[in-house]
Amino acid sequence: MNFDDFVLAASTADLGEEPAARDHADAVEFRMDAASDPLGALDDYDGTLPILATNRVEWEGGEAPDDEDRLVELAVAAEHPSVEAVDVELAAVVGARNDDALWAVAHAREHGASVVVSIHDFEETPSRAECARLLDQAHEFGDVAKLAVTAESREDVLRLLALTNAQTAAGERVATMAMGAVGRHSRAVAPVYGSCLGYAPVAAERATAPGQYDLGTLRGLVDRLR
Ligand SMILES: O=C1C[C@@](O)(C(=O)O)C[C@@H](O)[C@@H]1O
Repeated sequence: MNFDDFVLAASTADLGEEPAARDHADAVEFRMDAASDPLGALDDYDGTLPILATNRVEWEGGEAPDDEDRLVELAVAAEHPSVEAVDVELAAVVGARNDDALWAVAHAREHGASVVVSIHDFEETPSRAECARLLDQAHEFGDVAKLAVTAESREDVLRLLALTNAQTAAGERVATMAMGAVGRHSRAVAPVYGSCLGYAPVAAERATAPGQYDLGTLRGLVDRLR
């Protein structure tokens, strides 16, 4: 997946939504953790959009139990020709039981997939130094370091945008967004400062994170601002 330009991913647990996403999205984020037969769905996939596969673990806002199977599933997904990127949590690749996560990352790369290493904070926006530390750590393992925080104030959003700008200027590929109502506009504005990846559901009622715009809306906003 080419992250040199901004990638807007239609986030869904149902690959059957791909035709509806095609007009506005650059990719599909397949939320395997919320799908009933994710590997079967991938086998049946005949869409044109490339897939970013995510099998989000429970402790990071997803539905997948924290077992070896979820990382094996993610690695197997990367074997599919349409899967051009996978997402794995930073906490999984640096955690105490990180062997499976590191293996999944290596396996995905062997099959030509890019790796997004992600961090989510559903409580707050950490200090700039802490956000920078997390992104730097994620860069050690991923092609893209992704940080989704929760903004409680506009100052939180400004801090995130400034860091996004600085990391991009330093040649790092970052994806950033502030979840929730206060930070919602960051989803449209962060790409102006270099964030290379954004997420939106095809329909607002199927949001995969707090504060997401629907796909058509985010595409319109991003294209007008950039
Ligand atoms: O990690 C992310 C980012 C996200 O949480 C968001 O805030 O848009 C949406 C998730 O589907 C995706 O896996």
